[in-house]
Amino acid sequence: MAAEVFYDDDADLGIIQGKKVAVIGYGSQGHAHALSLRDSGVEVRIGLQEGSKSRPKAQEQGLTVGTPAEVSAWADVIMLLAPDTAQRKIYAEDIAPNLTAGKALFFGHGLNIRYGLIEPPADIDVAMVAPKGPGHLVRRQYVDGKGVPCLVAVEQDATGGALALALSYAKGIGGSRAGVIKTTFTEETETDLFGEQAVLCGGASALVQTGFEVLTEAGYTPEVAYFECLHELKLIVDLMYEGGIARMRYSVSDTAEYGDYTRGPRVIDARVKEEMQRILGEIQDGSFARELIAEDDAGRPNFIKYREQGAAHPIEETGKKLRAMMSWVDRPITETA
Ligand SMILES: NC(=O)C1=CN([C@@H]2O[C@H](COP(=O)(O)OP(=O)(O)OC[C@H]3O[C@@H](n4cnc5c(N)ncnc54)[C@H](OP(=O)(O)O)[C@@H]3O)[C@@H](O)[C@H]2O)C=CC1
Ligand SMILES: CC[C@](O)(C(C)=O)C(=O)O
Ligand SMILES: [Mg+2]
Ligand SMILES: [Mg+2]
Repeated sequence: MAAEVFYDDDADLGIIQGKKVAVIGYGSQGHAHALSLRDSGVEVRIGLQEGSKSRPKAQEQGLTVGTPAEVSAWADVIMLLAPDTAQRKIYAEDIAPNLTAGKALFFGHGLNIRYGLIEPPADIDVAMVAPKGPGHLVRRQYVDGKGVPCLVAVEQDATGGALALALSYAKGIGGSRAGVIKTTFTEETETDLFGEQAVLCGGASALVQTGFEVLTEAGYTPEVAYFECLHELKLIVDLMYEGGIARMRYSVSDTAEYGDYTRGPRVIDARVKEEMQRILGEIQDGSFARELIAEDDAGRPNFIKYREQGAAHPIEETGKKLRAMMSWVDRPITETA
């Protein structure tokens, strides 16, 4: 069955412009949604704890900030954009007591609904607007007159207007300029977790680091290895993004293309595919989500260790020096968050 895709003409911006929107969290997604909705003519307030280090950032942008409970009481639409692991506590303590019939609870990712960590009452709308890209680029693309594609899903439609509201919200952050696909919380959650673990973040990072290690351990200079395995990856992926894998293969040399066909499947072989299938199984049966929540509840001991180990990998030191020589590469991720 073909996906249902919505564009600007299919969404009515007036719907979200007529609502009071609370964005809880002002991080990667939160700042992007809040600023772009504001620039689209929507009344927005930001929900952050007292003493939050994000408060000055939001206030510098002229946004009104309150506690999560205060803005939830004020809003018609509450978009929960704090970290997934923090959401169930924010929901229980700050949002649930302020939900009245007909309000809408929105998510940027379906994890807390998919795994039953949040169970909203039946008399509110529950929907998702999930950009398929990092928040800082969601904002950058909006400002540039472009947009990051989004997924929308409706879990509960108490008012009968949940889908139209979600499409209107997606238009307000630029998503319908690129395309908005209707899906379910389950499909978004499971594909998003799989993509970030196996391909986009986990798979790509491990591929780059391992390629860099193989070259440097064989005695090649780290700078050459960095350009080969990390810097040039963006240029290659840009071609895939613009015209598919076929366009990348058209642009590279025949030598590279032949190496691609004959060596690529030796790197990403049947064992890797089986491991990807196991990873998908852990997402589907809920064991990844349980592990994530338990790790967070324990104070993130492993998460912190992995983060430190990743930052200490030799590729980071080499990259830092080289990027400093390329002013167009080494730029702040965003001016607004
Ligand atoms: N990152 C991304 O690009 C994408 C994220 N998503 C989804 O969007 C949601 C948000 O993710 P992301 O933007 O990465 O989140 P971030 O980690 O960037 O969120 C950090 C923000 O949340 C605030 N925060 C933390 N705890 C609380 C709390 N208890 N109450 C209120 N605010 C709090 C932080 O405040 P402080 O400064 O005080 O710590 C900060 O402003 C998640 O559901 C995620 O899966 C979906 C697509 C892509
Ligand atoms: C790829 C990671 C992501 O799913 C995203 C930017 O879309 C996330 O959770 O940050
Ligand atoms: Mg994602
Ligand atoms: Mg994700």
